[in-house]
Amino acid sequence: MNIIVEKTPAKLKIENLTKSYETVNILNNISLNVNEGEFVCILGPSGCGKSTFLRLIAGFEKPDSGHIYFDGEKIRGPGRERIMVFQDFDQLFPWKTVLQNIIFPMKINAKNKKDDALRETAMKLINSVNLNGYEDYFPHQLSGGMKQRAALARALASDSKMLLLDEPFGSLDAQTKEILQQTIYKIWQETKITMLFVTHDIQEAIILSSRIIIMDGNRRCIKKILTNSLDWPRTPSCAGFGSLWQDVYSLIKA
Ligand SMILES: Nc1ncnc2c1ncn2[C@@H]1O[C@H](COP(=O)(O)OP(=O)(O)OP(=O)(O)O)[C@@H](O)[C@H]1O
Repeated sequence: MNIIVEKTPAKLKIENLTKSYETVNILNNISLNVNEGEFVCILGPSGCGKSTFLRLIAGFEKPDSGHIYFDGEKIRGPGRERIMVFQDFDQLFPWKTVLQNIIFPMKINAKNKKDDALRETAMKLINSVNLNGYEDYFPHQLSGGMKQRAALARALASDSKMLLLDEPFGSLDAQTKEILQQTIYKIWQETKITMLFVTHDIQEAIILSSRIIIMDGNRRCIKKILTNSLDWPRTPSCAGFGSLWQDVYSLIKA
């Protein structure tokens, strides 16, 4: 059993979480606390259950046993305080422009707000993901990186308290990925929103995270949690980067 005890009340509290599909055990007795404002990256071999873990926290699926609490409340289904962002470039509404995609969740959340106020907030979000000038474009007119920027802005428009990011930059080329990493880092710095970020990329995890969770593909549980206290902003040439990379790599491969 993996129990991580934190000193402050946890934003997200996971107790003895177990999940199987039919007879196959996917996640086994996982316990974890995530504090408000943390940037937690999850790494592990393919098929070890990282996406399943996020889907359970998002409330898209139910655990077989164990509990998940968010702000002290038991998670019983999806909620706007926990929004998921996917790798898939086609997560935006194709019939809506960037601006309309971003305003959509805001309209659901703030029914009484005037259109001008919604537009102003949406334009600020568009600015924060560097999509200025593309607000009237439809998703098919955007590059993959731009679509992911719009998806991030839409997630933030939901007024979410935690973003659940499932390899959001996994399909991007190296250069675009680096720019998007800077964007999400900036967003995190400005909003201090709690981030749970699944990735296969050790470098990405080290650049972004305050903690790194390594999943165990055989035992289906958390193998190790590493605190990442490298100075910000991080680049691969930073002091300590190489040795942390090696630690993470060895844990994934072991
Ligand atoms: N709806 C489902 N029904 C049955 N099995 C499923 C379902 N969803 C996932 N699985 C299985 O659960 C296991 C874990 O899948 P999951 O997508 O959570 O892993 P992952 O660590 O995110 O993988 P990857 O890194 O390749 O994206 C896999 O063996 C997968 O086949």
